[in-house]
Amino acid sequence: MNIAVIGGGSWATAIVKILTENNDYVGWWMRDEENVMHIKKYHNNLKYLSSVELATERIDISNDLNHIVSNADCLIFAIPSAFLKSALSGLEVDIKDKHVFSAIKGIVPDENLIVGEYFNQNLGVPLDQIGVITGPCHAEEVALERLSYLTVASTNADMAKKVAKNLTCDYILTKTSDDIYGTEYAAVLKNIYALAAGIFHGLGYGDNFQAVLVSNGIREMKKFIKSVHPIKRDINGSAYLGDLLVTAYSQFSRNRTFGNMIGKGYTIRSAMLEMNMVAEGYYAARLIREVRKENEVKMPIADAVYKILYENRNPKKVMAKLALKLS
Ligand SMILES: NC(=O)C1=CN([C@@H]2O[C@H](COP(=O)(O)OP(=O)(O)OC[C@H]3O[C@@H](n4cnc5c(N)ncnc54)[C@H](O)[C@@H]3O)[C@@H](O)[C@H]2O)C=CC1
Ligand SMILES: O=C(CO)COP(=O)(O)O
Repeated sequence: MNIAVIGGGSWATAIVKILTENNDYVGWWMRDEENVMHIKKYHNNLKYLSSVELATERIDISNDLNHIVSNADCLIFAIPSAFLKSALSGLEVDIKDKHVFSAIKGIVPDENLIVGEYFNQNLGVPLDQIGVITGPCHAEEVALERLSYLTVASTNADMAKKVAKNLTCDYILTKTSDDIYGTEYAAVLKNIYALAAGIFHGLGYGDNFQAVLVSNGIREMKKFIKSVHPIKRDINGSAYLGDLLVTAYSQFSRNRTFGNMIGKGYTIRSAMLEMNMVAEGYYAARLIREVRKENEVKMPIADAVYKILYENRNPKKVMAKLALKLS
């Protein structure tokens, strides 16, 4: 099975590193031609995880999407959700017979679909060829080869096992799941809650309160996921609670960092400029409201984050009000 990774950021770079531990061929698409040349020459991604020495003799790297997609049986998408559609606009190859795994933790703008649904409904990829790669795992820790777990979800158990096997190495252990909706929504929501954790931290709230926030966050997540896809799942599993915990607490979290800046008084624009990376929770806070219109679930934490980011409301006042509602 030829696997290709689509995206040029930190997570794509980390996944390529992992895949080269097991595979003699890894396809890799990124849009920036200059960076492609740099990686071929210097064996590292200048802009993201530049300390990682990439086994370029095993990587077919190109900014020609159709070339990379044509040569692959299985595609792993690791582009921020906001740029997925623009990246796919150059795609001429039919992908209906490919396996498509999303490592993206966001909702596709304008469509209000999670990534798997988008590939299924808009690109005709059958549901049993769709999968999710998720779990508590920061690219920066992959770069350091610190032990991490990934969950590979697909309704096709054989395919989940195959992809999981390809991702397993000395520093990556894997689990499989059939919960393609629940794992994707959990990955979207935990970014919003981590952003809330960052805002509270920036406002000066301490660890005692953060624990209450995270405890409320997992319950809010559970209610929402149950409303959109009510199957039996253990919300305390590492793809759900585990990912919320690492994103809310880790020094590497983009969402927590972004929220922290907002709590400290940065404008949204200046917080974005300060980061060379994307905080998916910013987009998710808006898009989850659209998805939610059909589901009447109460989500006070997500609502508070939305008010701060999109209604220009005062973070101190909004979060003080939210803090009194938690239990
Ligand atoms: N970084 C991590 O540790 C993890 C990230 N993810 C997810 O992976 C996805 C990708 O995130 P990262 O790799 O962290 O992103 P990143 O923030 O490291 O990189 C940003 C990427 O977006 C591209 N980009 C920036 N502006 C663009 C534009 N206007 N048009 C098209 N592309 C543009 C950049 O070239 C770069 O490839 C996200 O959904 C994220 O939630 C999931 C697990 C871990
Ligand atoms: O999903 C992640 C870790 O599992 C990455 O979270 P951040 O985007 O907040 O860094």
